Amino acid sequence: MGQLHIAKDAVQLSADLAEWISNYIKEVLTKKDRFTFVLSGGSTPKLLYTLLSAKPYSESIPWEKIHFFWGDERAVPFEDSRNNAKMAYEELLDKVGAKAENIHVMRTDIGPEESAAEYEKILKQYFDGEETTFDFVLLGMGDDGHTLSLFPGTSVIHEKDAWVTSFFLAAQDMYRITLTAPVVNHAAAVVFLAVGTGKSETLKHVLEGEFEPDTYPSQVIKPAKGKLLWFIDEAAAAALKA
Ligand SMILES: O=C1O[C@H](COP(=O)(O)O)[C@@H](O)[C@H](O)[C@H]1O
Repeated sequence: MGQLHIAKDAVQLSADLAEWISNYIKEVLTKKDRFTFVLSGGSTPKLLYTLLSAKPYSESIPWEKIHFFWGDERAVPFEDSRNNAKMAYEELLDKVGAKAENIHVMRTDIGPEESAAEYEKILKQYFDGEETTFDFVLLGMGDDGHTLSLFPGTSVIHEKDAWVTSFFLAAQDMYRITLTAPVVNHAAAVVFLAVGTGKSETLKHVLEGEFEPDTYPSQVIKPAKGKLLWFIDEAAAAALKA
């Protein structure tokens, strides 16, 4: 289930996570020269990105050593407001002057299958046989229990080999490109950030219910050796056992 961190609201929670990330980056960078950070999309992380891009973190985090990746992407043009990378550029990357060569977007200017294959190749070269993949993966959880682009009822939930894949999400009439459980579950740290009453019942099932990944895909995220933390606000935590 992982470790729970509950804050009174989204503002306090985002502040707590920004501080946690800052400390964690510093700790990891005492042992190596680069830090790999997987960004999530959706609406929830915007405030976190805004906080990280402002003082004190804009100055205290060594942004030139951070290498950015994405957990998933909506296969729409970069200029489209639904594009996950666009949001991260606007809220974080442009503001902290992240180095272009350290930013690895899931491309949407080519076909989704080609993009997924290209991303997998980049990751395999990047981690070159290392047992641990990313230093840090930030995940969201949709009200329906999806994480990354692992949506309820989709076969990608059960992917065992590919690190990155694409598929057509009929419910949203769009292709998705997504990391899969095999690569995320080899990260050193995975943090879910979830807020709001809309997620409370789903969160209860994900954390306290039976293992039903087809209904609650977030349950397949179980780091083999890394840490798993859930940063949630009181509204999202409302249905959990006391
Ligand atoms: O579609 C997506 O949704 C999830 C959850 O988003 P939120 O708006 O409920 O925070 C997000 O984690 C994912 O990256 C995104 O593609």
